[in-house]
Amino acid sequence: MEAVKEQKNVSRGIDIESMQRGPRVNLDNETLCLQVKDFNLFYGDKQALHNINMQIPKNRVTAFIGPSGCGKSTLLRCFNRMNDLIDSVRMEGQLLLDKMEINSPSVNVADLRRQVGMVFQKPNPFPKSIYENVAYGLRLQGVNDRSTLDKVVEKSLKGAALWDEVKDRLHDSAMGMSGGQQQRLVIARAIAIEPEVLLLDEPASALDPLSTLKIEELIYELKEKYTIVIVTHNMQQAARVSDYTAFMYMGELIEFGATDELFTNPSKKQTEDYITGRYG
Ligand SMILES: Nc1ncnc2c1ncn2[C@@H]1O[C@H](COP(=O)(O)OP(=O)(O)OP(=O)(O)O)[C@@H](O)[C@H]1O
Repeated sequence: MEAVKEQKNVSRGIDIESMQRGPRVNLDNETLCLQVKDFNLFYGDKQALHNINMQIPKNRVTAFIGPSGCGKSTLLRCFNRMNDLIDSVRMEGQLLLDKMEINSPSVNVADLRRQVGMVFQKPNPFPKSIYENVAYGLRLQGVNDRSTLDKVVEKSLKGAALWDEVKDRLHDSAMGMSGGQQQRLVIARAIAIEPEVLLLDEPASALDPLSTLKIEELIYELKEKYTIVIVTHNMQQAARVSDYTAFMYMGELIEFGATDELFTNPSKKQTEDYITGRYG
């Protein structure tokens, strides 16, 4: 019976051999942070994510890659409910942060966003001083004690590899910083409130190569403390910074694997075509 099925698949052009070789992701030694189960997302009548199943390990960097419009940012935004801001959005399935159901009505969205911070493509510092940008989240939580704020500001700027460049001008406007410095400032602002997860949506795509390198080095260091999910168009960047990579295509998760394996020995032809530049 199995042999007959297999023959039918071969005759329909499905390359069983190629499906069987290549990376098999093994997360047995990882602690899971985010889980996506049978997940669908619709913008009005249009389905943007199709039956996604994915597990994202803690204290690792996971990259989402795939051609424009494949749903990378849509999926990323689900993890801190940024899509709640869009009226037409409807979701099915389950998203978990540790054991918490992210879309449960009982979840306080402000609390969720404290646990799951987000950094966007374009740096978005507030028109305030460097110091106040980093202190912002703590002040929102009612922390105004100067010595506490001083400590957190210093620690966060060090954590974002920015302290040495700005320690003598903490009270200058953040708007006078370079784009690369602004992006590291935004990361410092995000880590000041000690989130569990950092979502990075093409964080370096608006930056010059040197600033990009600094952000990549920073991502590598930050994973000691945070679970990082990064959307990137840049495959070299995904290969350099991530431990795991998810390749998406037309709203589907085509392949999820350890980054070095996925890039050297993809199990799906679509992944291979994409990473070798045949489309996208
Ligand atoms: N607010 C929205 N309303 C309606 N459709 C949307 C909305 N945002 C995204 N989409 C659609 O959902 C699909 C996935 O978009 P998404 O931005 O998630 O893709 P992406 O892979 O991140 O693309 P890119 O790499 O270009 O940023 C696309 O077809 C897009 O047009």
